Amino acid sequence: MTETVVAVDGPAGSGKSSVSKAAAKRLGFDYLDTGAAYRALSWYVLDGNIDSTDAAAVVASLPGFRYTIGTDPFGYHVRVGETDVTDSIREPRVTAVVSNIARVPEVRSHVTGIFRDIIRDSVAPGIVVEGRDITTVVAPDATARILLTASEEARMSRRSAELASESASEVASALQKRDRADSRVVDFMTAAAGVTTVDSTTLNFDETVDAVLDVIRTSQKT
Ligand SMILES: Nc1ncnc2c1ncn2[C@@H]1O[C@H](COP(=O)(O)OP(=O)(O)OP(=O)(O)O)[C@@H](O)[C@H]1O
Ligand SMILES: Nc1ccn([C@@H]2O[C@H](COP(=O)(O)O)[C@@H](O)[C@H]2O)c(=O)n1
Repeated sequence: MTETVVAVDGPAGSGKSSVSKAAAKRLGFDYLDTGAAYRALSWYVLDGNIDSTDAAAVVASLPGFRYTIGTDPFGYHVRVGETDVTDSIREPRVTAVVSNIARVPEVRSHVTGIFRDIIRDSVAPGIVVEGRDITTVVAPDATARILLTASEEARMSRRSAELASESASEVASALQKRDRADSRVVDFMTAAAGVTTVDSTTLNFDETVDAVLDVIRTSQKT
């Protein structure tokens, strides 16, 4: 069992994955992207021509879902069975249905079990785990618990800089729609008791990583 668990939650585009991965690299920790599991299951459901809004059909697909993810922040990869889905799970067609998958309670408890196994089996000195319900459900006893936020405007403009092929308005509306749907299931907009908020609206990327590292180091001392 790893010594230090760092839990990071936040809305879409707040920088959870990029900042958590950078922090893990700086600390020599593992890194676990939990959204990748919901995305990989979405990819699997689409691949099997299953209706993502049919919760019973999605639950019935779970036994065949063979999921693996790399936790080395320098060697990130995601697989379903033998298929490498690292890039395909980021496609807009997957992003468009992932909230349908994530709202199914049986799906959430299935993937939460996978996340807890990965955290337990990590042999690195620590692991940074990011998602929407890490501070509250997956690892509420984590050493450091962080809510990473940024204004909606900042998140939209960062995401749209990333997705140059899509229009800014398409990016903005997809992000808002996903946050609205996801926040009906989990509250990742307000910090739970004991969770430290890092607001990156006016911070650049390196300053945000430093702010997260400060919270981790302070938590390790207490
Ligand atoms: N403080 C910052 N300043 C500028 N850009 C940033 C900052 N933090 C993150 N970014 C950039 O914002 C974009 C979105 O970040 P990232 O993909 O890590 O967000 P996320 O919270 O994981 O999103 P999602 O939940 O949608 O996967 C990336 O291009 C990242 O490099
Ligand atoms: N702990 C989590 C993590 C993710 N989700 C759902 O997965 C979607 C994709 O997450 P990304 O971080 O990769 O964007 C997200 O929109 C949620 O629907 C979740 O429910 N809980």
